[in-house]
Amino acid sequence: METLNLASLPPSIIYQILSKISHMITTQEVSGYWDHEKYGMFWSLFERIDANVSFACWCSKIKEHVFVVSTDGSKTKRRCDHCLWNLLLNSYYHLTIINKMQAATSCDLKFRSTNLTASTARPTNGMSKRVNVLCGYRSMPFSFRNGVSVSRADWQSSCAILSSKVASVDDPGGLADKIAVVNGHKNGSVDLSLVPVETTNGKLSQVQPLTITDLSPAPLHGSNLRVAYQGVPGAYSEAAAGKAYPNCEAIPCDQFDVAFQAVELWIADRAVLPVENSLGGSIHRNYDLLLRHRLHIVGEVQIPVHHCLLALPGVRTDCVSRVISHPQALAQTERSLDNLTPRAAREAFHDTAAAAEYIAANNLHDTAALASARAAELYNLQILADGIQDDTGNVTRFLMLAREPIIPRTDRPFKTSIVFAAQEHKGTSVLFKVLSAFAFRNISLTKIESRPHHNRPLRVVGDGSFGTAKNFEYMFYVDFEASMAETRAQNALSEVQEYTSFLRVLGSYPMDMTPWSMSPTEDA
Ligand SMILES: O=C(O)C(=O)C[C@]1(C(=O)O)C=C[C@@H](O)C=C1
Repeated sequence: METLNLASLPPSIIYQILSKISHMITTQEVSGYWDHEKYGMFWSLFERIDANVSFACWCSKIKEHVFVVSTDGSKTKRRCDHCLWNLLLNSYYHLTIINKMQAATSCDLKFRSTNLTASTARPTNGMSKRVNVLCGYRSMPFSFRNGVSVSRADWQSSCAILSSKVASVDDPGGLADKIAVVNGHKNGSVDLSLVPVETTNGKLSQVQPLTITDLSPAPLHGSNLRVAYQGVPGAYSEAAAGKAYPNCEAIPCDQFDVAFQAVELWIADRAVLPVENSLGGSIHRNYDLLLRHRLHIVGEVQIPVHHCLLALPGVRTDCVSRVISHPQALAQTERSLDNLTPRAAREAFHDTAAAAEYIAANNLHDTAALASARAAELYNLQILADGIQDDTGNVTRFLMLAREPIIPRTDRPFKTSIVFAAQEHKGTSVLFKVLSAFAFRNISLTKIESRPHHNRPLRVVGDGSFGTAKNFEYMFYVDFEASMAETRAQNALSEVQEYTSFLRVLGSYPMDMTPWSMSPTEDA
């Protein structure tokens, strides 16, 4: 059997090999071990194999589980995506064993329907062609104990052997010729025809190999995406969902954590949730929920927020004795309200648009709501005052959340969000050290937030001679301007890990680079 040096192949060919295997695995036609949820995970392999992408596995530096993986139908948490190498190889191993047995068992039937060999070599005797995947033959199943035992080299050689087998079946000229073509770039794309071969009306039909676009885990447009947001139609969050995923189906949720759950339970594909406002500050609830849930940050959007004071038609501003709205909106219009409705009580509501809806539904003539112009339109209210945020540049930043992370890139500005807890007894110097890990690498921080450490809110200090004192313990949330695909970011995080008892990467995602405009947009 000839083998091929994968390193000599251009990335496009390696992509093709992987895309074929991806098809095998993710369609369940072959193994049934993987479901389409694992698609994003598989995608990360592409990055590993591309020589231009750093191979250092940042997940291995994270103490929290990053992926939930299934190989045999069960779902198991893994420490890091190094496990992917194991899992993929393990799936491959299963396939090989099944194939080797060549028995017409039910599982084998599935396997044979996507014949691993080339299309021209379809078996005629009801038996699969034998595929010798050398590194896949093991007498014992692979050990997953710490998820790092199978190296990139192992994986590459399994790809190599697979492709060499196909090439030698497919091409009577032998593998060497094929490689010469590939390396000489005589043909930009070589179809290695690994899988699958399917029959349509008795004819063989070659399913198109997946392209990189097919494999992109985060569509750039939002059509057909169901996007959960907190609030009712007319809320700023709905506008943010529309900006993040144009043409999406926005799904209203009455609480922030309902939006998280909607994504986790597959009711929605994404969630778009506010985390900070330029006037009102952080939306703490969502910071806490980010930690409690397992979603990944896949993007951010910032929208200008233009508040209006809304009331039933005919109501005058001086008749308003109560202003209701989301606490953030009340905070963002504090000074304007002092002028406009100085004697009116201010009451918190779930969201701005819900406050407008409430006034309309209950025919309240003494109450006004702070909400968007779109809410006025939707709930037939009049605008008493427009643009009453205390600063014209009032902007809210929203995070886009998904079940799967996106693969960090370096071809555009990225931000990364992390959360960590300091190692016990290390005190505040930890924060200094963590920040310097970024500063020394010229990585700018865009946000720091601290929240109470819920499992360990207090730390007793002192030796008892003067009694005891209690210090508060915090979770620190940091956003920095770098992609996890950059070595400097990976190095910064490995350093950070030395000082922390807990570290999780919440996401590495493209920065919102929308040109700055303070004028009202359709969004808000
Ligand atoms: O109430 C809304 O309309 C929301 O979308 C929520 C929210 C927030 O939570 O900050 C969003 C943007 C504005 O900052 C005000 C309120």
